[in-house]
Amino acid sequence: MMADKGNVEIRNLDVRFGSGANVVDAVNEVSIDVKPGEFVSILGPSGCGKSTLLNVVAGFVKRTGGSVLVDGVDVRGPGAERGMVFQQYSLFPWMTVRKNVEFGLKMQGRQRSERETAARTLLGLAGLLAFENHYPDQLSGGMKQRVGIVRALATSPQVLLMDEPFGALDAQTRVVMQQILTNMWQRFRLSVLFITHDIDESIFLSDKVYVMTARPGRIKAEIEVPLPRPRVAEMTTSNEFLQLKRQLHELIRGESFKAMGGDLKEGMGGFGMEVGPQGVAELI
Ligand SMILES: Nc1ncnc2c1ncn2[C@@H]1O[C@H](COP(=O)(O)OP(=O)(O)OP(=O)(O)O)[C@@H](O)[C@H]1O
Repeated sequence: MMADKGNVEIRNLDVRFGSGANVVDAVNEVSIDVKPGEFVSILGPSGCGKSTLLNVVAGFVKRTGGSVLVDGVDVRGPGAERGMVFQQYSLFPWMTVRKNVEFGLKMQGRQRSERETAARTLLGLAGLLAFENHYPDQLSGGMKQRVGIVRALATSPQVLLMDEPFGALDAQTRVVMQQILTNMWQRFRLSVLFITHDIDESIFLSDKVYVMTARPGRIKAEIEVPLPRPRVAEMTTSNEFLQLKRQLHELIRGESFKAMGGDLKEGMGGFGMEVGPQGVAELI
């Protein structure tokens, strides 16, 4: 079943903070498309404006120029058709797991029994039903973020906005979370706009990856990921995957240097010098 809602059109987006000598151009002339049911990642070096961009789509930050349309409607503030998952889990510590998931539904005025059923169904899908009466600080990071995703899905948004949701997790948990997310996305078929600085993660999850430059963030490239669905871990060692990885490394390498305050010197990015998304930090 293909989704017919959740179309995101970002056109010539500019975001500028401050004024006079303190002006910061965070996002510059960015155009991005997320088609209904598509999984799209934005990959970019630290500080390039990824979070700012997502926050504009969420309606938390005002744009300076350009337009953001969700299903043809101009974004002017937050809305129920856009769910957000943050890097910091941002669960209410005084509420149980189930109450956290039910929160958005309660705000929408849904009946208790309806809320409970919806929350329990989603928690079941995420393998968390046994923890419905636990409090967030009794959970691991990966479990907390699963609750964060379930909570965002509970109100049936058309678009899920995810800001480096696995950034705070260890490498193994991260891989498991990517698998859970891709499985859940396959089931719900909603549009996702996903921010990351992890190349493997962007390939594994996405239909399309936009690569951003160092600040001010512009779109440097748009790469389709033609890997079949469902995505499984074995694909990460396929030739197709490794080729995409090489291509994205090439694109992001120079930008990571710039983001660290320097430029890529002649020869430094040449053969034998692998600089990943962490940029020069990996060389020190
Ligand atoms: N409210 C604000 N006022 C002034 N400057 C801001 C504000 N928010 C962000 N910036 C600046 O805009 C630029 C982009 O920040 P942003 O957080 O969007 O980058 P990012 O790519 O998400 O970075 P990271 O991956 O490190 O989180 C940075 O230089 C940041 O300092």
